[in-house]
Amino acid sequence: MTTPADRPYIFINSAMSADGKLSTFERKQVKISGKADFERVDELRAGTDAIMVGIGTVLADDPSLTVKSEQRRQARIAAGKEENPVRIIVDSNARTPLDADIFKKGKGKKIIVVSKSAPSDKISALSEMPETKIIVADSANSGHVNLEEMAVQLKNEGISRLMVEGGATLNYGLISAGIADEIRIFVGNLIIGGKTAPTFADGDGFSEENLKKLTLESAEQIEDGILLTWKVGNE
Ligand SMILES: NC(=O)C1=CN([C@@H]2O[C@H](COP(=O)(O)OP(=O)(O)OC[C@H]3O[C@@H](n4cnc5c(N)ncnc54)[C@H](O)[C@@H]3O)[C@@H](O)[C@H]2O)C=CC1
Ligand SMILES: Nc1nc(O)c(N)c(N[C@@H]2O[C@H](COP(=O)(O)O)[C@@H](O)[C@H]2O)n1
Repeated sequence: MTTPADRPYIFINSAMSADGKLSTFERKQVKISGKADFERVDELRAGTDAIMVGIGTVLADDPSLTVKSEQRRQARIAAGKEENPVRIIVDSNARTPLDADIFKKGKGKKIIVVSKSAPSDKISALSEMPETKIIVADSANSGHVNLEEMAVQLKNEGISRLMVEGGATLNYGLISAGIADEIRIFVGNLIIGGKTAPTFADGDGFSEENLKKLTLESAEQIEDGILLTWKVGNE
């Protein structure tokens, strides 16, 4: 297993409903956070080297993943950094649309992480997008990105602190690979419901003997929700 010395420190930040859902059964983006929580997220983004999402989130939400506050962008520039952290998509089959907002909004480097099975025409089109690098992380030729291999390669790209903003499948993948160090969940004051709606961690799920244990670091009320910060036990 890798340690934070071989890979970036990885923390997941998500917003979920009181019943644990990230969005609706239609997989449409829901505003769970209020103004104060979105400010907190922007501050977190500004303080990281990179922000990552899965391709499911790109196809559902088309996020830009930029730092929204001009003041925070200027502070990054003053510190000798790009105005936005590196924006990363985990995209085994190179399905990222060429007109995605990540390419249209905000300056800075983008990384698309693909598997060896990704179609070469899609890879070459993506690699021609401005400030965009393709990383292949699939030495076993499994057809899926190997998240541990990816993390080591990202460290070699100079990324030491990585913020993950979902979605449900990627969250589970990182936790089950033992490479999520910290989880921050804003629990908002709404119920979404729906047995097919994405939850904080989907994937295959853990069996009872393999349940992932967390250590609570803090619980803080923000407006009508609560922010829970947990360390993940990866031993
Ligand atoms: N409320 C919140 O904070 C957030 C909500 N969302 C919601 O979550 C939903 C999207 O979640 P998902 O569909 O689960 O997509 P996802 O964003 O988790 O992406 C899943 C994809 O990641 C790729 N991937 C490649 N290798 C992987 C690996 N080894 N392990 C895991 N994933 C790997 C696969 O192509 C997989 O299909 C949307 O409805 C979106 O609105 C997304 C982000 C944050
Ligand atoms: N923190 C948080 N609260 C919510 O209520 C949300 N719906 C999300 N979603 C995440 O934010 C991304 C959008 O980013 P941009 O505004 O386009 O920069 C979205 O894709 C989710 O990852 N997050």
